[in-house]
Amino acid sequence: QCNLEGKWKNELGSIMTLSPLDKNGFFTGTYHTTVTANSNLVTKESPLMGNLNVFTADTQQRVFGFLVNWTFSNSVTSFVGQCFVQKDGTERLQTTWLLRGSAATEEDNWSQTSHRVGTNVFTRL
Ligand SMILES: CN1C(=O)N(C)[C@H]2CS[C@@H](CCCCC(=O)O)[C@H]21
Repeated sequence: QCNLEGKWKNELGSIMTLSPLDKNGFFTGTYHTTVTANSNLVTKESPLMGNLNVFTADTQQRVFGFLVNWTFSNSVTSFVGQCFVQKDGTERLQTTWLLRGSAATEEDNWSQTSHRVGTNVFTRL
């Protein structure tokens, strides 16, 4: 259980498709969203790459991280999280994310208003 490979959805309607993981826990994938912080037309999928920490043999105690490189805006979002198996066998990815937009100048960097942070749960599609 909690093999990350496959299709996941979140409450915002985003669809995430993750590749098989290699022996080091590396994976790639795509992220499709209909929700965006800017008005750009959102029709393309965005690539992601990430790692599952394989330190522990207990697959339900493993943590992961991945980065989505948005194809329709000048921004990236990093996610960190852990997979949990419910009593009924369904899996949930509890994540925290950080969205980074671009600052015009270094002076603006500290005030970059499009830093957004949040939490988000994914379930299998
Ligand atoms: C759709 N989303 C989603 O499924 N989230 C968990 C949050 C964190 S990434 C953000 C979308 C950012 C799109 C790129 C941009 O607006 O700059 C939002």
